[in-house]
Amino acid sequence: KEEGLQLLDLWVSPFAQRCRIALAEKGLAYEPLEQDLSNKGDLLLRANPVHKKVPVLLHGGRPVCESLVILQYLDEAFPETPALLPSDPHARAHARFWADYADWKVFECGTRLWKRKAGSELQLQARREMVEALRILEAELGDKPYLAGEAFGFVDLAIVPFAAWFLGYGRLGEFSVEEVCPRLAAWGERCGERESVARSLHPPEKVYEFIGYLKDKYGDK
Ligand SMILES: N[C@@H](CCC(=O)N[C@@H](CSO)C(=O)NCC(=O)O)C(=O)O
Repeated sequence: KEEGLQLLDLWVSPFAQRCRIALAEKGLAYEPLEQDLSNKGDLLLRANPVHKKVPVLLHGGRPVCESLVILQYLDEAFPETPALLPSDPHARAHARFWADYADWKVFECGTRLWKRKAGSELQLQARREMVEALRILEAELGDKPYLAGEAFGFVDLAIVPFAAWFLGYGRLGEFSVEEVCPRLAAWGERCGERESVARSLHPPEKVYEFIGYLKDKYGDK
């Protein structure tokens, strides 16, 4: 039963977008509660006192924190809905590995890419790491239509929110996404045709504008 599902949300957060895509894939109704991260409200601070980050899922008022934990919780709490994780243990391990990879190698590196001073050694290092990370994802995708294989799966859902950041990463890193990871770029478009993804993500130019805002506000001077 979907007693009170609420998502503490931020429109541009790739982590919150994972949850929106998952809730849409499962046909679960929920109340999105957009948060102001520059002035965090009591609801967020009480729901996620350890990290004070979005997303947080509230299910009957009980908080679930960390986007990948939320995805797996949704599979377990709503077994009657389409599963996100595959059933085979090895396929599950593969999905969890690559979702974790995206967090630690794509998003973390992407943060340094905009935060470090353009042209500084730290930023040049972030550029190199980003190209390498995208090359590794490109190789992992190979000639499969989806990272999960023949059909869209957990690992596609977990990583596709970052595809909206590739344009910005390419501009900040002065590399061409089309050259570094053409198949991954095509994969992002392919996933973006899915209703659950299309309604959860925002255009890359809008994300790039937001990156500019982050850089102005939090970037090294
Ligand atoms: N590992 C977590 C990351 C969430 C996160 O970074 N959320 C950001 C917004 S998106 O970049 C956030 O809430 N930042 C607020 C802050 O750091 O103060 C997850 O997967 O849910």
